[in-house]
Amino acid sequence: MVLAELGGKLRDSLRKLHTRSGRVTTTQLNSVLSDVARALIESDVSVKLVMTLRDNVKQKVERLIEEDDDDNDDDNDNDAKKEQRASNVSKMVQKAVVDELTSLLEPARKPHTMKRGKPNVILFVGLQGAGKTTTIAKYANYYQKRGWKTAMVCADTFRAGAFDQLKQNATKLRVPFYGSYTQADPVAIAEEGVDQFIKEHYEVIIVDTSGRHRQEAGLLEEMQEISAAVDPDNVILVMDATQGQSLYDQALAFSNAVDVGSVVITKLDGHAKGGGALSAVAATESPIVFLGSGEHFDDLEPFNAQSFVSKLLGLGDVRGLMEAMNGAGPDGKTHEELMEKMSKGEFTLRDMYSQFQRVMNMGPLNKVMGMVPGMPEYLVPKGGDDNSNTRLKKFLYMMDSMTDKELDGKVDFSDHDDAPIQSRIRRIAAGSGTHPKEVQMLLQVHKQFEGMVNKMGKSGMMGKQAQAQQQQMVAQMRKNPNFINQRLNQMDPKMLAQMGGREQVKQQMEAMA
Ligand SMILES: Nc1nc2c(ncn2[C@@H]2O[C@H](COP(=O)(O)OP(=O)(O)OP(=O)(O)O)[C@@H](O)[C@H]2O)c(=O)[nH]1
Repeated sequence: MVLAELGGKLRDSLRKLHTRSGRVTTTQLNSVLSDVARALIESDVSVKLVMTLRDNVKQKVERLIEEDDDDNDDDNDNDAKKEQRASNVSKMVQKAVVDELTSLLEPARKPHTMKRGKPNVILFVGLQGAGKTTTIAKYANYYQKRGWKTAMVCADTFRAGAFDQLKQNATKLRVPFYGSYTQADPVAIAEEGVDQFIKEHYEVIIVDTSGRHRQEAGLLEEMQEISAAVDPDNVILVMDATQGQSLYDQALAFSNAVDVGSVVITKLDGHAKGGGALSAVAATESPIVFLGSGEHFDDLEPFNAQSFVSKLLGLGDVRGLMEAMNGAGPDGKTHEELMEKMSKGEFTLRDMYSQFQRVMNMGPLNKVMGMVPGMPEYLVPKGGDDNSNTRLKKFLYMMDSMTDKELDGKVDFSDHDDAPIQSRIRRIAAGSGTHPKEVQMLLQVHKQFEGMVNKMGKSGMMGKQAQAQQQQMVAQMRKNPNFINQRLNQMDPKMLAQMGGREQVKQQMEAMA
């Protein structure tokens, strides 16, 4: 997603607010808001929406500035105070923009909640090529993995090959499907398929419909007929993010024809600027539920408005990163529990397994890196980093083939030449379909990690003490607005440069506070 550019432009215009007096005139504020509006339009947010957003932000900021001025009506402010006030104003504007964008993405209508043990009929609509069929496979995969009895119906009789595509995906996912090569009436197919799966007690019944190149009347009528026939619990509109400004009209046409309950935005992994997603929500007044970020079945991310806006503005997604890191690992251990163990210098193969799983659950490395604030776009690997993921997966397969004793550090693998150890390595390789040399590599990687954890544990860089220090720092940052600048002044400039420069480190610290 080409989003960071918008963040850069926004930050540049906010700098204009750093006036010498620390006070902001209406002209200055208007000029900044025009910049912000231009940047949003260039990022494909619809013009109408940007205008409303600009007015809302303006009203909010003017009110806040007034309150701030009432509190600080002393004209003889010293420079530090002026600097502080200017910085407050730019934070106010930034916060108002973030809040406005986030609330736009959180419409009053809540997403449909799936009901266990009942049929949930989900109708997918969208233009041809938006990514409907692919998204349906990802959606089925998502629910099936979470234990829902899932099935698919192909009511796309318009595009030759649509049924074959759905069938292929369904077979790969081992999801039952319904469709026909001979029946030309999509309404009849949809009705028959849904009826059959309801009788068979399926819980998530997904219906694929035809797309057209444009929102023609014929297509929209067909949607209405299918919708009337299957009476869906939710209609999901799939939209291609690369369509930019036209998404607003597209979304409006669909939501006028059928009761669109949720939106999925696809192809955000490519060159889409992302702003069109906001337009789609505004037009349908329905929430985005997932984002499509690639062509694989796993490339479907549950949507979170705050994280999306942070990324849209190039502020990074610290929240998403923290949530992903702090969630329980596959062994049920939380990040904190593991850190506590590591602070004692302990790190078994099972712990490494848990860490690798956690990284895998966070998605491919390029997505994880994309969450880091200020991470330059060129450093984020493009087009999926299949190599590193495949490597990690292989390591997991090897550890899956280990015994509890091996995983829990009760077997000493250090002597590779020892015959019983060699036999264990051969057994693990055979069990995981890998080569013994690869198992040795895994053991070597574990040794390195273990050594590192050991050193860090002894140095007190982990565990409760270090955590307490970090919490103290965050508390200071919140209490004293100058704390970050003071800290940065104390840091070695060379080290700052290595960490990406003062501005970048500052942003990261601000995001923590
Ligand atoms: N990069 C990327 N490609 C995607 C994504 N979702 C779908 N695609 C690709 O977009 C193309 C069109 O996807 P389909 O699923 O066939 O489109 P459709 O909306 O079902 O099209 P019709 O059935 O003709 O209406 C395919 O090449 C997909 O692989 C995504 O999130 N990222």
